[in-house]
Amino acid sequence: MAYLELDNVSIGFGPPSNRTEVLKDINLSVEENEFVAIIGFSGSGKSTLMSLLAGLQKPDKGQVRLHGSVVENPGPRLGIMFQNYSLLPWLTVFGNIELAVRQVFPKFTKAQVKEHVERYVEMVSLTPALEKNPHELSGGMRQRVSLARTLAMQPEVLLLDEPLSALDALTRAVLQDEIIRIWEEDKRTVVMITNDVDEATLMADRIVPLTIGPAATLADPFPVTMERPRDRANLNKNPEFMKLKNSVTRFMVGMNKESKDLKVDTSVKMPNIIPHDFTPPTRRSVKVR
Ligand SMILES: Nc1ncnc2c1ncn2[C@@H]1O[C@H](COP(=O)(O)OP(=O)(O)OP(=O)(O)O)[C@@H](O)[C@H]1O
Repeated sequence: MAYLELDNVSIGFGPPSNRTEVLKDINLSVEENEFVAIIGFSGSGKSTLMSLLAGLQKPDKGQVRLHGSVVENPGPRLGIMFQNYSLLPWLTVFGNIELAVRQVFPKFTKAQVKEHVERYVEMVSLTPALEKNPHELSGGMRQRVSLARTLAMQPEVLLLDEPLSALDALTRAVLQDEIIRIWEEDKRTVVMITNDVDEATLMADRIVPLTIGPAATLADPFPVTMERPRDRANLNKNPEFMKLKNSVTRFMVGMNKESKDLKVDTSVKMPNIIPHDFTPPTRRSVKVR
C-alpha cells in the first residue's frame, strides 16, 4: 500500500453550466520518506493539488489517502506551507509559531514551547525578528516564518507550496539545504511544488510534471537517481544533473508550445460599420458620413 496516494482524483470549479475542470484523473503514489517535487506552470492547478493533499478541499471524484485512510479534513499529520505565508498579522513571529506549536503539542510546558519555537526560528535565521509583526518583515522573511511554523509542527508529511519562491538566490540555497537536512534527519515525506527545474533536480527523489490546464493531470515522472548528499557547488559539472535538468526543461517547454499551438484563434474581425446619425438635421453640429 502506498503511503500517500492520490487515486483518480478530479476537481473543478463553477456551476455546472460554466464549469472549469482544473485537475483530471490525477494518480500519484508517494512512498514513506520520499521527496517528490511537482513542477508546473502558473495556473495549472498546483495549489489546488496541494489543498487536496492537505484535506482542505474535497475532490469531486477519487480519493486522497494517507496510510490507506481517506483524507477528508486537515490535520496535524499533513503540514502545509502556503505560497502566500498566511501569517496572523496581529501576532509576532514568535506568536505565530507558538500558536501552531500549542495546537499540535498541547502538553508542552511554557518553557518547552519557548525552546521549540526558538529552535525553528533560529533554523530559518530569524532570531533577530522574533518579536516583530508580519508587516515589519520582507516577503522573504515572511516566507521563512511560514516555513518555520510548518516545520515546528513536525508533521509526518510536509506539503510545501512553492516554499522558497519569494527568496533571493542565496537565502534560497540556504533553505533548500535546510529542508533537505530536516527531511534526511527526521525522515519525513515531502511533496514540494516548485516552478524551478534546478531546485526540483537538486532536492527531489522524483520530479512529476503537472500538465497545462484546464483538466491538468500528472505526466510520467522523472526519477532523480543522483547520489546524496548532492554537491550544490559542482552541480553544473555533474553530467547526470545536466542531463536530467535538460530533459525536464525540454519536456516542460514542449508541453507549453503544444498547448499554445492547440489554442484556437478567438479574435473576432469587426465589420466596417458607420453609425447612423438620428439627430434632426437642424441640430447636427458634426457631419457624419
Ligand atoms: N476556489 C476556486 N474557485 C474557482 N476557481 C478556482 C478556485 N481555486 C482555483 N481555481 C482556479 O483553478 C485554476 C488553478 O489554480 P491554482 O491556484 O491551483 O493554480 P497554480 O498552478 O497554483 O497557480 P500559481 O502557480 O499561479 O499559484 C485557476 O484557473 C484558478 O482560477
